[in-house]
Amino acid sequence: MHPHTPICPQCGAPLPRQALWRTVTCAYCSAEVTHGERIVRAASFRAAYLRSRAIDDASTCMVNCDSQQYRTLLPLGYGSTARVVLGQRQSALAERVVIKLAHPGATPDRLKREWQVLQQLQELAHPGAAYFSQRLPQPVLFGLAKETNGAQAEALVLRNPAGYWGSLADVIQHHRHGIEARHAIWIWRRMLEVLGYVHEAGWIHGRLTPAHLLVQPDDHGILIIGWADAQPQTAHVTPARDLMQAAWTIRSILHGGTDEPPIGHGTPAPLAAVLKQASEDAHWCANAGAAGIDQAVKSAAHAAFGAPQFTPFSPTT
Ligand SMILES: Nc1ncnc2c1ncn2[C@@H]1O[C@H](COP(=O)(O)OP(=O)(O)OP(=O)(O)O)[C@@H](O)[C@H]1O
Repeated sequence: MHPHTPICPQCGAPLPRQALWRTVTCAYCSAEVTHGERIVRAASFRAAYLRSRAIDDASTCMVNCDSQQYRTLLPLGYGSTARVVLGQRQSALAERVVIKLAHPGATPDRLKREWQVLQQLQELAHPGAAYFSQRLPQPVLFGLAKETNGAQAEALVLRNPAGYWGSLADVIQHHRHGIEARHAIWIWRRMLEVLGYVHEAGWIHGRLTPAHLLVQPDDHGILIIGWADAQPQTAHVTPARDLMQAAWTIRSILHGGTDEPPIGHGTPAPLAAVLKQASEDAHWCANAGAAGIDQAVKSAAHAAFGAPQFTPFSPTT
């Protein structure tokens, strides 16, 4: 520690300790002393804070949830339970969030259930928790939202995952003839990585579809969303279900949609073999688990494309 006594630059008298962080008046020569060159006066700080809290435009859509106020910025998507929007917390520390607003008539408490599942997933203390908690949706709050137009809806507020473009269902809309097989490999492996962790902790997602997988094109990331139907593992609810759904999702993005997409001739043979087994053989999936399938995909990718290399992915072209 370096002892430091602030002194008045005009008369050399000692100043109170507060001179280190705010403007003080010297008791001897009455000089107004400021330590730094940049100061923020309390009155202007307060005025800026009040401005940041104010609803500056009556037509702006505001969501008031659990005493927090959010301004809605952009629509992000539409699901069977909720409309999803990008929002910003109205406060001095503005935070971008994703807000799910239940449709009128949606099954009550469905968003609450999703909030509870996500909280439990975030609280897991399994090996890898610090890494995987960042790769699962992060809940902020659940509550009743009041919009400025008077409408009320259940709302689930989530952290905004940076860099995510949209879902794989949106990717399919732009790639009507399917995406390149080398991209299907990283998408599949990212899903398997998270599924391995979630299954190890005893949870099953239960509804892996292209609409429940968000893509981060720049870093080749995948975020699994839509956790309202997730359940603890039982004799009937097993990891094999998620693993087969993951494989069907890959078939879907390789083919460009449809309900039971075939494996096209354009898919390299080693990858096509793993894909067929993972999507049609529940017993094999149960034995291999996420880690075993990941290993098989890795070997198939090596056989088809050689050593891994980063290929930029465009979700739209
Ligand atoms: N963070 C996000 N960034 C971009 N788009 C998103 C985000 N979250 C959701 N979406 C979009 O909104 C759509 C609906 O989201 P979600 O599946 O969570 O809603 P839902 O009503 O709960 O659906 P369901 O009831 O079928 O699970 C997604 O398919 C996706 O297109």
